[in-house]
Amino acid sequence: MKVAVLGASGGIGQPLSLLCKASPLIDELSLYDVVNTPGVATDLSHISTPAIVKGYLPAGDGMKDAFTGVDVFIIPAGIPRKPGMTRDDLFKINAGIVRDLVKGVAEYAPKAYVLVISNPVNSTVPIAAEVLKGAGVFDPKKLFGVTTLDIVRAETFVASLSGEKDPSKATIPVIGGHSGETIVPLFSQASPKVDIPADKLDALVNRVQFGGDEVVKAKDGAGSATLSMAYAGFRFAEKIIKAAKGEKGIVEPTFVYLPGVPGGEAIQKETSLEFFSVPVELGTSGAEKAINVVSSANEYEKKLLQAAYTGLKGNIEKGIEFIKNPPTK
Ligand SMILES: NC(=O)C1=CN([C@@H]2O[C@H](COP(=O)(O)OP(=O)(O)OC[C@H]3O[C@@H](n4cnc5c(N)ncnc54)[C@H](O)[C@@H]3O)[C@@H](O)[C@H]2O)C=CC1
Ligand SMILES: O=C([O-])CC(=O)C(=O)O
Repeated sequence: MKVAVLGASGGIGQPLSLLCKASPLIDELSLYDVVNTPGVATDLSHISTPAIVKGYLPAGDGMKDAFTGVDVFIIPAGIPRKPGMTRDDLFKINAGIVRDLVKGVAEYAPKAYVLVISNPVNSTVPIAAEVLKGAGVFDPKKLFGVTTLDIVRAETFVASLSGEKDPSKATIPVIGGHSGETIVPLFSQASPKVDIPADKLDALVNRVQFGGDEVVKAKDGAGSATLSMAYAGFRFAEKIIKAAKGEKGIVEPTFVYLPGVPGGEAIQKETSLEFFSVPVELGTSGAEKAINVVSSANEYEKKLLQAAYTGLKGNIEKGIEFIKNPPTK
């Protein structure tokens, strides 16, 4: 199992690479960034775990060497927010970064899984899909927008209300997209059941939807969530890898191309969206089944979903348009 982290020298990239290096599921780790990967790779390579670590920069055949033979790409490359910015404000720079990296994936490792962390996820995943389609190598079962941090936050914030000592015991579907109102936690479908007092529900939903802002504000100009994101990104990648190796029964919400995932068409009909995050059953070929939790949302959640659909529609179109009608300069 060869994993590549693209943007490996960054705030997310470094701790994510550390978690990958510590994982017994990974044999080789390829670290790619425009800066500092020789140092990060050398540092990690001294850790006494089996994974072999190599660092690459773009110069010469850097991308080719870094990408060839990779099974799973995890992509946190791109700029993070500063206070006052929305995730959509990152589009101008990150859209081109993701496009160019995924072009490399299409050329050097077209059968690999692609896990997109770079924001705005609602647009960068459609960008990745269009690039892969254009290259004739798009497998929708292998392209994922990583929304795991929203789930991790929901687990944590619910536990702080319920008093549960181990937040990760809860399974809470968080669906839709990955920014503000497009993030929709379905607390009515939590397992085990959670009882949220009516007067606390709005604030809880808002905290999950805007948890990213909480970190951006606290970091005060020094970036956005990195450590919790590295945890979440690794947790998702680990599930993809375990499923690829044959483990059964793994289900995790993730942002996928609905028409290309079994079960996705019914959700597309209901949401009128091509891309959406829903719980997905993972298997040896990737996303094997999209689970329709939309139709069983309660009235309160249905209202949240309507707002999410509106926001997502524009974000998705913007991403697709960026590849179909590229900006002239
Ligand atoms: N999906 C999610 O839930 C979350 C997504 N993010 C997003 O992740 C991205 C990265 O965040 P941070 O690690 O905090 O940023 P950072 O600035 O610390 O790191 C980004 C890294 O990407 C590298 N990079 C830039 N262009 C590149 C290219 N063309 N090829 C390879 N590497 C390149 C930079 O050199 C840098 O090392 C941001 O867009 C951020 O908004 C952050 C938190 C959560
Ligand atoms: O808020 C941000 O910009 C980073 C992010 O996506 C998150 O923390 O959920």
